[in-house]
Amino acid sequence: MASPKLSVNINKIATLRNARGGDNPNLVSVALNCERFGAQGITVHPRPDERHIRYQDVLDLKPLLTTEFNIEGKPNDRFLELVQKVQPAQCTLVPDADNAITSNAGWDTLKHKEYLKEIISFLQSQGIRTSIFVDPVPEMIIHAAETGTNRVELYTEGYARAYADNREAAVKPYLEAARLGASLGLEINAGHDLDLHNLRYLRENMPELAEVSIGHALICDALYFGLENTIQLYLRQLV
Ligand SMILES: CC(=O)[C@@H](O)[C@H](O)COP(=O)(O)O
Ligand SMILES: NCC(=O)COP(=O)(O)O
Repeated sequence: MASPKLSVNINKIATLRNARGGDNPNLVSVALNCERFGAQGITVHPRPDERHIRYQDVLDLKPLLTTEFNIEGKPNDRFLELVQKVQPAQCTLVPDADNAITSNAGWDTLKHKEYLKEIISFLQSQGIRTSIFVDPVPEMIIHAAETGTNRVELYTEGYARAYADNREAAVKPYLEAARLGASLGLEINAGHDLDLHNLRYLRENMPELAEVSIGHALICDALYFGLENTIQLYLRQLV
């Protein structure tokens, strides 16, 4: 069984850069170093207000990355134009609420099924693999499969939050969702608040897991361990 891939989300590097309005740290250099240190993908989540990743960053990164580029975001017209131009390996559709501090829910794949179907078919016609961000709820997985998406990304904040109290109970709905998704032909990604404490248990119990995207905790850990060591530490959780 192949190990799940690690896609490093570099939003927080852009947040740090933007804090001073200059170019330190340089986002492209950090992304290339993440690849050099073993990351198998780079994730960015340009938000409409460009508070961290800017649209120009996405354009700058594309010709230089050698691993899988994953662009996440709310599929408004501007976002879809960018994705079409950049042609990433994967586009993850996220139902970002306005003014939310970060992504805080998966799609209602029943309510938005026709909308998602249309976008997914457009992206796939461009040769872009699609993933949609979902809560680990069986009904949402079933309707996600009906959109024609290649993958779902399980929104793992709930798992991460409940892990310390009772990890078996915390992971259960995610394992059921992954099993159900795989039985319906979906590939399974996971992300949000994954870290060095909770990642290995998820990986060990979810054989369907194809990829994790990790940003916030990984960049925080890099302050203490350095970026290269940190990426190696995360990769070791995924073996
Ligand atoms: C889609 C998702 O899970 C998010 O975790 C995300 O990409 C992080 O976004 P921020 O860095 O803006 O919090
Ligand atoms: N898709 C999740 C992601 O890219 C990173 O989430 P987080 O690790 O920053 O919570």
